[in-house]
Amino acid sequence: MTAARTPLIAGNWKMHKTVEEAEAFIQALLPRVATFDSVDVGICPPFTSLQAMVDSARGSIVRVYAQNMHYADQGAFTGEVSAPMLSELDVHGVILGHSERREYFGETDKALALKVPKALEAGLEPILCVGETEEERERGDTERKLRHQIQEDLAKVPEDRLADVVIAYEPIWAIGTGLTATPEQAQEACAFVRALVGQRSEDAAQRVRVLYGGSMKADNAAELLALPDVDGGLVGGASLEAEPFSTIVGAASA
Ligand SMILES: O=C(CO)COP(=O)(O)O
Repeated sequence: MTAARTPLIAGNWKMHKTVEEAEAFIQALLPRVATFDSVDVGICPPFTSLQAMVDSARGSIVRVYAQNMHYADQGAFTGEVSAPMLSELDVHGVILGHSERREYFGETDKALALKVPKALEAGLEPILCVGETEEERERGDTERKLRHQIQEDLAKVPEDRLADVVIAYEPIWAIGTGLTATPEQAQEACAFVRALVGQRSEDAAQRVRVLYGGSMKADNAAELLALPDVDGGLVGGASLEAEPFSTIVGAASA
């Protein structure tokens, strides 16, 4: 990893933790990560715990991200939350296009093309998720899928903002399965994602952070985080407990 890119370890809690459980987690996490340097730490709680986590993390290195948002500022969209609503809470960023949202909630590339620039405009750091299914990998379609998602989802992001997007490469077959991409697979895909950004802007390609996600754990993180084109991790299961999560943060720290 190039020194210019600060690694980011973000924990995607998905639909886990009540406010009380979230509080217990952050109180356990803060002392464990207080001494780490040169690493950005993110937690991505459900909407209900965002405010509490922003308040508890204030003044620490931990930043709070939402897991989704709508592309409109307001409107008749029952059940949705907008970018200005998240910024108002002092949320740092938002995960967009997670494969679970694409698969179970009909999240489309068309919607993401609106969401990513909207997040940036609202001062939020988007973590855009991309990745192939097992079937697509077996068919040799990994690069085609990544190209399609990156081109579509970032289409409306101006060149000078591209590097402000974090891109998480999450092979769907590795999410929650205990199957981790090999270092070669992770490096190859993350380098390819960076090269795709480079087709728009070489400068942005050098600066954009590309994360790996998919069964990243305390015992495999160091190897993945040492890869030249992997600038951090988007961690699911292993982010639900302070101990393994802080070990992963430590592996990314200088
Ligand atoms: O989906 C993920 C993070 O967004 C990865 O989840 P797991 O780490 O549980 O495989």
